[in-house]
Amino acid sequence: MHQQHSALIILNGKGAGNEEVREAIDGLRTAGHTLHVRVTWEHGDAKRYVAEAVELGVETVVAGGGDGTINEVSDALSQHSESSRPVLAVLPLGTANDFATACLIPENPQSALQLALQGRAVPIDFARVNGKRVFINMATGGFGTKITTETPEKLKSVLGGASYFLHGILRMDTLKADFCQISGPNFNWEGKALIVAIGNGRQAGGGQPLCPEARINDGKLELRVLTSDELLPALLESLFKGESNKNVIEASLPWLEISAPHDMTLNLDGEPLSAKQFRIEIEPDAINLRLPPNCPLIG
Ligand SMILES: Nc1ncnc2c1ncn2[C@@H]1O[C@H](COP(=O)(O)OP(=O)(O)OP(=O)(O)O)[C@@H](O)[C@H]1O
Repeated sequence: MHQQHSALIILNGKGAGNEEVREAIDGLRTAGHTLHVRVTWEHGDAKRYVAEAVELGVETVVAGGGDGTINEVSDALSQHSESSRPVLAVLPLGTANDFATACLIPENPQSALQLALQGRAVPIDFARVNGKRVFINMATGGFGTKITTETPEKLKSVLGGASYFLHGILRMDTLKADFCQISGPNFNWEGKALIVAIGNGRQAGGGQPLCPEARINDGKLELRVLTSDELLPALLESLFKGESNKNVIEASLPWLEISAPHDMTLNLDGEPLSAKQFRIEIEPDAINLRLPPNCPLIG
C-alpha cells in the first residue's frame, strides 16, 4: 500500500519563488502526503520553524536552500533532544550546494522532495564547536579579516585566480599564515597555518574536495592544514585536489582542539566564528538524514 508521509519544509526566502518547487509540492500533496511549508526572511527564522516541526511531530524537516540553510536547520535540530529530532532532508536551492552535491542528493526539486519523504534515513554525525554550534559539512579557517565587501578586491589583487577559492571557502579578504597549536587523541601539531579545513563532509567553496576521505557517519573529523607563508599555486592545487603534499598536514580524529595567540576565524558552513580557542567534537549518529543509496559520504 502507498504510504503517506509528513514533513515541514523550511524554504530559504531566496528560493521561495521557484515554480518547480511549487509544482513538486502540489504533486506530493495530491498524492496524499502532508507538507507544511515555511519561508525564511532572515537568520533565526529556521530555528522557530524547527521548533514548530518538533511540536507538530512531523517525520521529516526539509532544509530548502544552500549550505547555510542546512547549517541553520541542523544547528536548530541539535538543540532538541535526540529522541525528538525529526529526520533531516535536503532540497538543494543554494548557489554552491556543496553538501548536497557531495551526497549526490538530486538537484531536481521533484526528485529531491521524493527522496526527502521516502528516502532511507541514515544516522550521521554532528560536529559540535565549543560545546555550542554544530556543523554537518565543513569548518574552514585561517587568520585574516572577514570580508567587508561583496567583491574581495584586495584578495583578488594579491592572489589573482586563487582568490575565488579562498573567498568562497574562507569568506575572508585578507589571509596570512599564523601560529597555532592543534591537538587531538595521539595527535599534536604546532606551526604556522595558512588554511585549516575540518571535514565531516568533503567539499566546500563550490566543489573543492578539501577533505576527500571524510565520511559523515564514521565518528571522525578529517583535518587538513595547509602550512606555508607562501601561497604557491601548486600548494593550493594539492589542497583543492585532495593530494598529499609535505606542506599539508593530515589527520583523522574524533575531536580536536585548536588554540592560537591571535583570533582565528572559522567558517562553519557559511557561519563565521572568531576565537582564540576551538574544541570541535564529533557527536556520532546524532541525526538521521535521508540519503540516496549511492551516497559516497557513507562509510
Ligand atoms: N529571504 C531571505 N533572503 C535572503 N537571505 C536569507 C533569506 N532567508 C534567510 N536568509 C539567509 O540566507 C543564508 C543562507 O543562505 P544559503 O547558504 O542557504 O544560500 P547560498 O549562499 O545561496 O548557498 P550555498 O552556500 O550553497 O552557496 C542564511 O544566512 C540566512 O540567514
